[in-house]
Amino acid sequence: MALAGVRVIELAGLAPAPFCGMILADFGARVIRVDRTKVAMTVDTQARGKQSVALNLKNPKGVAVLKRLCVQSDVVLEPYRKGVMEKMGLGPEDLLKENPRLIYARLTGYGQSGSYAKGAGHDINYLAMSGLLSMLGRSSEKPYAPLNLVADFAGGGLMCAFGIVLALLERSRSGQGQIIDASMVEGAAYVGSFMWKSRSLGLWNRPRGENLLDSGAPFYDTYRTSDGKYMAVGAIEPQFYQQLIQGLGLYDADLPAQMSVSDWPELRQTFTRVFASKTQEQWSRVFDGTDACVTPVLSLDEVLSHPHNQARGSFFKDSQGEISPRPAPVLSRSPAEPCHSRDPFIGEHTRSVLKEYGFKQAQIEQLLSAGIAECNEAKARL
Ligand SMILES: C[C@H](CCC[C@@H](C)[C@H]1CC[C@H]2[C@@H]3[C@H](O)C[C@@H]4C[C@H](O)CC[C@]4(C)[C@H]3C[C@H](O)[C@]12C)C(=O)SCCNC(=O)CCNC(=O)[C@H](O)C(C)(C)COP(=O)(O)OP(=O)(O)OC[C@H]1O[C@@H](n2cnc3c(N)ncnc32)[C@H](O)[C@@H]1OP(=O)(O)O
Repeated sequence: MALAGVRVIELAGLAPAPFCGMILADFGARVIRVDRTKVAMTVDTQARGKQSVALNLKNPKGVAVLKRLCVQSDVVLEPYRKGVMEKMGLGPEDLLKENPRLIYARLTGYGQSGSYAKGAGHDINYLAMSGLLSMLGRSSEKPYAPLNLVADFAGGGLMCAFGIVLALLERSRSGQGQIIDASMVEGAAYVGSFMWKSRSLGLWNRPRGENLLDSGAPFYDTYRTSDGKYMAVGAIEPQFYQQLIQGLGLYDADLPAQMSVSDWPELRQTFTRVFASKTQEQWSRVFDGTDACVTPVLSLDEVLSHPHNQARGSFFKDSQGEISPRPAPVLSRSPAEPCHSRDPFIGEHTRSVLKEYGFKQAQIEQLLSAGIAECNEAKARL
């Protein structure tokens, strides 16, 4: 796999850093997540392919252990508020001094500088600060965050993984590590570059929810079918729009022009009425194989069995029967091979990892009996 041989220490976080670590693990990196001790259950649902070491970082000896892990690794990924790592003596200066090849990834909401740097926040706040949230939502409604996808995952976890891969690539030439300041505000904004750079086309001149791609246009929206499901319509170009009209059994001559914005409400009403006359499956049969750009809106459970997804193996079931998306993109020679077994228990690999990183058996037992480290191998065997 592409990242085989890369060792990553991921400090346990909420959602974006775990996703970043999972991407790296899916593509072959060895990812060791450092968890807290005395925690019954992990909230990391993005732990595929990772190992877990439990350390008490409130104890200087726990910090020393972590330092030793970082110094012998390629990447450290930290999801804390600005200053937390420095307070523990694990800031980039300390770690890079001992391991100049280390890539030190800091995944935060607001970045390492600026007046918000130390503030708490979540996806919705970062999205708001990126400018993008102001554009999301239906006409005459308040801004609406699309789950926590944009800042946490696209602008956060994914962008940070991209930064790590870039830094690894650069290190292969320079031999040097570096610090990655991954701000979710900036990552989200960067993902949304199109919104800024397409303003010159007049794409966003109208209020929120009344433009071509923000559910303003009737040919770029979702429609309810007679069985309570939905179809997604993205028939922008005239030649594709014609196929939409044809599939719906409508006639161009009876309809207003596609780009007549003032007629969009009327056109939407017509589409709404027609889509409500058949089931999702019936509409899929009408539009499959055409260029009308009409697809069923599938649920998370339905994606696995859709023939197209099935043919590509786009989703898979792990050993627990849980459905997940296959890692993307697909590399022809060294594709990702996602781990199919269950996620690690907290501290499941403490002993084995510490041993591998050069700790003597007696040292490990001491750390465990003092509660500085915690091992849950037994739980894993049950
Ligand atoms: C919208 C998303 C988040 C969605 C996540 C949800 C899925 C989950 C969020 C809450 C969960 C629920 C909750 O936990 C309650 C239940 C728990 C139960 O077990 C399960 C069910 C729950 C209902 C549970 C269910 C779900 O899991 C949840 C609903 C996001 O937007 S995520 C993005 C958040 N932002 C960032 O990541 C940006 C960077 N980080 C930060 O800004 C801050 O870390 C943050 C997130 C604001 C948190 O601030 P906080 O004050 O809590 O921490 P920090 O200042 O960063 O400091 C960390 C301190 O922890 C110490 N520490 C770290 N590791 C260890 C260790 N191994 N041992 C000891 N101590 C450790 C560290 O030293 C710091 O200590 P100090 O504060 O003393 O310096």
